[in-house]
Amino acid sequence: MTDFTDEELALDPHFADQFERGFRPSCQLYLISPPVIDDGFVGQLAEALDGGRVAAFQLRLKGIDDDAIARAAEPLQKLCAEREVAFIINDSVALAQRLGADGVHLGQGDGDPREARKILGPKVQIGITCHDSRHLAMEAGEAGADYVAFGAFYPTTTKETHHRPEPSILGWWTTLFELPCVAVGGVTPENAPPLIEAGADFLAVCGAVWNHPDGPKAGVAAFAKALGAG
Ligand SMILES: Cc1ncc(COP(=O)(O)OP(=O)(O)O)c(N)n1
Ligand SMILES: Cc1ncsc1CCOP(=O)(O)O
Ligand SMILES: [Mg+2]
Repeated sequence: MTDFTDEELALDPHFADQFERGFRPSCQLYLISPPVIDDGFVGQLAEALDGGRVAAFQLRLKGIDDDAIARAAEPLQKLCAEREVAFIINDSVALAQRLGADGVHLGQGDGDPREARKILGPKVQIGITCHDSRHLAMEAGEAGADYVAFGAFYPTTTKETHHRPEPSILGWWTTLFELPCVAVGGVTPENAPPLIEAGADFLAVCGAVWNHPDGPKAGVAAFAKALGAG
């Protein structure tokens, strides 16, 4: 038995900590920023968060340096803190440390998760890209990751991708390991059911929310419905 109610667990900003308490919540939304944003983006993020529960927000900006990302991050991190959304920095352990982010997402070329843990300490969530590889996922788990990310499950224009796992990798992972798994890549409310049914703990989504024809609030609301919370 856990000492926490489902509601308390859903509001935990250290979103993957929920699993260490022996409780596997139902699949949740993990929002990824567009690769380029402008000053108005904080308003769009606020709108998106009004659409339904978002467990985590990853700031994934490409083509600008850490100082520029840090400037962009300030209002976004504040908003995430106010709305109990875990704030994750992509790519850079140094930037995650500098900002006091809740987590960092590292690709296979973004640094050693063991080094990241030494620098960031036990409370910061470390997520690792594992493409379509069971081997990489087990390595990430052994290295102390807080979640593993598989993808791209579907075609995407957000990022050039070279791996296309089957949803069954999610079922394999969740059957064997408590560590949460994230499904990423071209995920939409329409194509999400096989990922949810296979056992994804989080759906990481960019384009389907930010490019939703009725705006990001409608995008998040559509995922809330697909996740059974709408
Ligand atoms: C949740 C999540 N999964 C995968 C990625 C991809 O990370 P990476 O392979 O380092 O590629 P870039 O995102 O840095 O282009 C991610 N960012 N988030
Ligand atoms: C960051 C990332 N990693 C693998 S695919 C991908 C892109 C996710 O964005 P979208 O949801 O628009 O496909
Ligand atoms: Mg990366």
